[in-house]
Amino acid sequence: MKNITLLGATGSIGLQTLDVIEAHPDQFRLFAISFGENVEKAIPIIKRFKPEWIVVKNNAVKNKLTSVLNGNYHIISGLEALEEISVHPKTDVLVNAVMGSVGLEATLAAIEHRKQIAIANKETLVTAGHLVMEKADKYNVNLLPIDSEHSAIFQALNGESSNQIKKIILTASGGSFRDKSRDELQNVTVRDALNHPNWSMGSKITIDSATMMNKGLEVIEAHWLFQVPYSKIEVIQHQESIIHSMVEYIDHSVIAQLGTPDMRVPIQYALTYPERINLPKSESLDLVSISKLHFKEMDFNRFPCLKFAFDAGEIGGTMPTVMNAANEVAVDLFLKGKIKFLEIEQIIESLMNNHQVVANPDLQTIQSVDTETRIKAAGFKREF
Ligand SMILES: NC(=O)C1=CN([C@@H]2O[C@H](COP(=O)(O)OP(=O)(O)OC[C@H]3O[C@@H](n4cnc5c(N)ncnc54)[C@H](OP(=O)(O)O)[C@@H]3O)[C@@H](O)[C@H]2O)C=CC1
Ligand SMILES: CC(=O)[C@@H](O)[C@H](O)COP(=O)(O)O
Ligand SMILES: [Mn+2]
Repeated sequence: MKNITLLGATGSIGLQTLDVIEAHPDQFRLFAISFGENVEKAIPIIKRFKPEWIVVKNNAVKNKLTSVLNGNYHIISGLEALEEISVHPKTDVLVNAVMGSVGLEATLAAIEHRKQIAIANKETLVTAGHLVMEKADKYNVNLLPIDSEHSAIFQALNGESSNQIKKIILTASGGSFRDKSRDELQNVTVRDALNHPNWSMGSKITIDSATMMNKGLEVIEAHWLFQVPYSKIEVIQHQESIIHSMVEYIDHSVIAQLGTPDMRVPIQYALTYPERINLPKSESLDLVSISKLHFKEMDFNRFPCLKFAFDAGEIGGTMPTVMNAANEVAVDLFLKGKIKFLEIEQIIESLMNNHQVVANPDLQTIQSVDTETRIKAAGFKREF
């Protein structure tokens, strides 16, 4: 029986992780959860799974939760509390499914405590991939990817050494606006942007898919997880999201992982690896009824955020931190209706262009660059 600590339980990955846990009561027990502010969504989860520990974003949420919850729960709040449950002696597996780089410190702490880590939270690897991987190496911890593309690559690699890889091929659906020209993007709405063609996900990642920043973040995530140079990472558009990604080897053999777009598959694999077990209520892939799969070259002029990410990754140092923090704030401003869709990329580009890179930054430098960038991005209207 594995005790699971689930960060981001009220989110899209969080809820699907709970489905997997519930499907296998003989294998998994929910030991602890965290969530941000959504008490209404958290209550039924807590009543159903009865986790011993609950971490929330701040004291106000803690007070609200305590006032409506009966039972013997440890309720704590804040970033340090996230670390506390992540390294708790009873935590066997940490599932990091929070949104944003807020997951970084908890991940680092869990690595130091040699926890098994299933990671969905790509922003952590983008903002400080070198620190996470250095620590994972030092403590001999395997980070098991949940992100569908990275789970696909992980499966396609099957332990092969990186000098046999010719390239990693990440597939991109194209997001909600894949058939629109840049001109047609001028006045798109939040509602339209949130309408992803293939996946039902949290709002931040859905906007990232529409700007193609999601694929940019995934390029950096792949670089760190699989220790592959950016020159060996390619992105192609594949509108059906059936091939989740591929690896081409030096002998030109290409190994791909396919399946219906269902995140419970990579979530469960990260929890049961190296075993595979039955996944109730998921569907077999029916290639005959799909009949055709489509592929297209990516266009950096149409999707500049993808280019920003390759540039940020190659430049390294604090540049990916700036790109990620600027993006997190810009997407939030867009979701709140304060900026237009195309202003997301303007904010990111402007902050990257004006950043003085610090090479090989330590955690403190990353945290201060992250904070400064967020402040600048939030003042977009005034500053630019
Ligand atoms: N959704 C998907 O299919 C996929 C997601 N991912 C990645 O997984 C991560 C989670 O994505 P997704 O589940 O879609 O996101 P959601 O927005 O659906 O959920 C995010 C979760 O994080 C919590 N949270 C947000 N901000 C904070 C904070 N400041 N402090 C503590 N908790 C916080 C939320 O709590 P609350 O809402 O209660 O405030 C919620 O539980 C992201 O990094 C995403 O890129 C990767 C592949 C696929
Ligand atoms: C499910 C998942 O892993 C998402 O990251 C998904 O890949 C988003 O799709 P696109 O970014 O390709 O639109
Ligand atoms: Mn993905």
